[in-house]
Amino acid sequence: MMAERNASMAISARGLCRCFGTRAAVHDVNLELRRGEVLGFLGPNGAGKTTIMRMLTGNLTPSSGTVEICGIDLLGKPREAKACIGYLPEIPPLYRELTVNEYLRFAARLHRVHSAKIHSALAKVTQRCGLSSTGDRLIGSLSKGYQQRVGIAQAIIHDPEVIILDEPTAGLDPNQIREIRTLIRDLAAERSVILSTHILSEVDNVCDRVQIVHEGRTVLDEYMERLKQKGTNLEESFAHFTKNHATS
Ligand SMILES: Nc1ncnc2c1ncn2[C@@H]1O[C@H](COP(=O)(O)OP(=O)(O)OP(=O)(O)O)[C@@H](O)[C@H]1O
Repeated sequence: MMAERNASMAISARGLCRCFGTRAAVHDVNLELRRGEVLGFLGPNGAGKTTIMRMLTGNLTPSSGTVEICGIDLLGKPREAKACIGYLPEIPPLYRELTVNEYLRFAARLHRVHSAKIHSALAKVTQRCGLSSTGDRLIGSLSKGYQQRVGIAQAIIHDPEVIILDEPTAGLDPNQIREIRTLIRDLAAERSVILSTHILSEVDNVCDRVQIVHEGRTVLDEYMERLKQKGTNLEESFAHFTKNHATS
């Protein structure tokens, strides 16, 4: 019964803790992402969002706690679990001296896309991310908005069911933000998404549910619909739940 319930979850993380030295950066966090859902993941700087996302994507081992991706135990079967997840870190892992296509072919191999399928995977993501005419450009010569598209393309090249985007619109101009937001909304139509952002209107526009962390703990986990029904303003909730903000 339990396994069945978890398989219906894109992500199910329980009791996540992470210490750095003697300091607990993340303390007993639960996170559930239902299939098809878009979760806005918020918190002040230093709250622990990136640390949690790194644990959810298998890039950082939890001090304790469990993570299941589409019902697969991430620590027990990392290869299978990671095949279901795509991750855009806060600083996209781009190689500026490669062309877009070279880099995405490399990313496909890292994600263990079968060599016979790399060509079609590349065609699909470049089309999806609006990169069809920039395949031969050096990544270093692209605008920040286009570099972010490449970052998103590498996160979905293996066609994962779940994607985690860490501040995908940070540092972009308003037009680029709109374009990336449209892309995220398109992706969200067919995948489960965690979107970390400091832009609250982005959460209002794109997300089904919001989870706020503060000082390594969850302080709010609620459906956007419920917040709207209650007439709750997200900005005020954020301020209320993250009072006494004092992190390094
Ligand atoms: N590798 C590390 N070694 C020591 N401390 C760390 C390490 N990584 C993160 N921390 C600490 O853990 C806490 C949480 O950091 P984290 O980067 O997860 O926060 P965040 O919510 O993602 O912040 P931001 O919004 O600024 O990205 C911070 O106090 C940070 O200094």
